[in-house]
Formats: sequence, C-alpha cells, structure tokens
Amino acid sequence: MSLQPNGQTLRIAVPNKGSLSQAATEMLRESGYRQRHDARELSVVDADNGVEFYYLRPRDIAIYVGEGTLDVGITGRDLLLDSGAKAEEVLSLGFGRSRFLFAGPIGEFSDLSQLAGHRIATSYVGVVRTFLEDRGIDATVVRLDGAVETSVRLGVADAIADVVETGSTLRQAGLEVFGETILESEAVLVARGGDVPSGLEVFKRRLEGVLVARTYVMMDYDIESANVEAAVELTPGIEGPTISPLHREGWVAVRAMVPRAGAQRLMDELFDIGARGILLTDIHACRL
Ligand SMILES: Nc1ncnc2c1ncn2[C@@H]1O[C@H](COP(=O)(O)OP(=O)(O)OP(=O)(O)O)[C@@H](O)[C@H]1O
Ligand SMILES: O=P(O)(O)OC[C@H]1O[C@H](OP(=O)(O)OP(=O)(O)O)[C@H](O)[C@@H]1O
Ligand SMILES: [Mg+2]
Repeated sequence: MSLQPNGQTLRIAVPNKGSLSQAATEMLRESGYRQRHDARELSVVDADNGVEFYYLRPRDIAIYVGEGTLDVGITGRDLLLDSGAKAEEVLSLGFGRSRFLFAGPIGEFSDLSQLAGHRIATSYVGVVRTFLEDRGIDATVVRLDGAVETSVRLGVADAIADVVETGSTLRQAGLEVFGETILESEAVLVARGGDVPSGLEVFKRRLEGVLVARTYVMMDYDIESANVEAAVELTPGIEGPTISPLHREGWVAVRAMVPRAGAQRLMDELFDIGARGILLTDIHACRL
C-alpha cells in the first residue's frame, strides 16, 4: 500500500446522498481517486493513493472532521456553519452553489425586523439562530427536516429560511424572498482547525488541479513576430505564454492558458490582430 509520509492513510468524508453527492464523486474521480460504483458502499480504500473515502450524510461531515475522527471532508459551507463543528473551510470547490434566504407569503414581509415575534421554519437552526441573534431579532425557530416550504401553508410557521437554487420550490409554495441573503454557499473542503493532516496538501493540490482544468483551456495560435506583444497582452497565461519559433520567417507560435469563459471572444480578437491557426483544447488535469 502506498501510504502518506507518516505511514497513515488520509481519511476523507464524501457526501453519500443529496445535491452534493454526485458532483463530489465526479470531482474525486477526475482527481485520480478510486470511487464507489454502488451507492450502497459505505467506504472505499484507494490503497495506491494512500486514502480512504467514507460516504456520510453531508450534514454530519463537519462533525466527523471537527472531532478528528476523519481528516478532511467535502460538505456545503452552509452545513459547515450550521454544525458549529471545529472544522474550517480550506478550499471552495465550485459546485453545489446555493443561497440561503428568508421567505414568506407573498406581500406579508418586506423587512427582516418584521420577523420579530414570528415563527420561522428551517433545517438550518444554527445558521438562523446566529443570524437573528446578531441582529437582535427575537423570533421562534422551528426545526424541520425538509419540505420546509410547506410549513407555512400548514400553519406550523409564519416564514421560512431555506436553501434556494432556482427558486421554483418557493414559487410553487406561494412564497417570496425578503431581506438580505443570509449566506451564499457552495461545496467546500473542510479540515480540522490548526491541524494539517498528513497527505492533505497532495489531496488539496489534486482538487485545485481539477478546478483549474475546469476553469481554463489551452490556446495555441501562430502570429507574426511584429504583432506578438499585442497578442500576449490578450493571452498573458499564468506564468507567461510559451513563444516558439515557427518554420516560417517572421512568425512565432504562442501557447497560453486562458479562462474558459470568454475564450471564443478572445479568439475573435486574436484573429483581428493577425493570429491564425487558433486552437482551443481542454485541459484534463494540471498542477500549477
Ligand atoms: N437545490 C438544492 N437543494 C438543496 N441543497 C442544495 C441545492 N443546491 C445546492 N445545495 C447544497 O447542498 C447541500 C445540502 O445537501 P443535502 O444532501 O443535505 O440536502 P439535499 O440535497 O436537499 O438532500 P435531501 O434529499 O437529503 O434533502 C447544502 O450545502 C446546500 O447548499
Ligand atoms: O430553489 P430550488 O431549485 O427549488 O431548490 C431549493 C429546494 O430544494 C431543496 O429541497 P429538496 O428537494 O432537497 O427537498 P427537502 O426540502 O425535503 O430537502 C431545498 O430544501 C429547497 O426546498
Ligand atoms: Mg433537501
């Protein structure tokens, strides 16, 4: 078994179900790790990489990591904050994005101060209590496990605080958002505060490699040497673009990583200043 430098396996918690589960598993696969093929598997040992994955409820993951039972985990920022666990965010992972907001029956609430004396249903009691306390709003928090939007119609609560992605669940329930956003969430890598478990740096670097590979593409083009400075301003790359001689007098080949977003517009601009043979290719993995 290939182990971490101190001979230990890095133990990693991964969401077993819900919104984060599939994307987390895909990201780990892209990072070169073995993942489960059957949703009933509880853990997977990847001996070649010296890691072990435990598939757990995303809500519980920060608790396992905070207690030190597991070394690192993937969960939602909102779930991490709600848990109150002694775990900290070490990397944001760019998927599972959501907003956490208050909502009430259409036309009934317009300002957060109106929540005073009312009942607010939520599955995120920790986040909501802290938010209300910080603003000195005295309201009753009703803990529900899910389907929070229905609670208002059934008379269990006057307003809700919940995860909103597209907003379609709120609309269906006849509710509307009011007040400021409580928090913006996405999937994050969490570790125990203060500790740097052996193997975490390698694991984190692999995930960062996937994030970069998803965010950037590789651009190649040929251009006359006279125009290369203008072209390089458009494609500065990360460290600096690679410029190689072409077997054609007065021309060079340029290679640079560019952000995926806007890459087509960049190709148009490069063409306009004389670049030709402009190619865009995906990056599968990288270490910067
Ligand atoms: N549409 C969404 N609904 C719920 N959670 C979402 C959504 N989009 C992103 N998330 C994020 O996923 C995490 C919640 O995942 P969790 O598995 O606990 O709930 P779920 O996806 O609602 O699953 P469940 O079927 O158990 O209710 C949070 O970090 C939340 O911000
Ligand atoms: O803004 P939307 O795109 O509509 O997504 C948000 C809804 O999705 C989740 O519910 P889920 O389907 O997980 O059911 P649950 O309430 O039982 O957790 C979340 O709790 C919201 O209700
Ligand atoms: Mg849910």
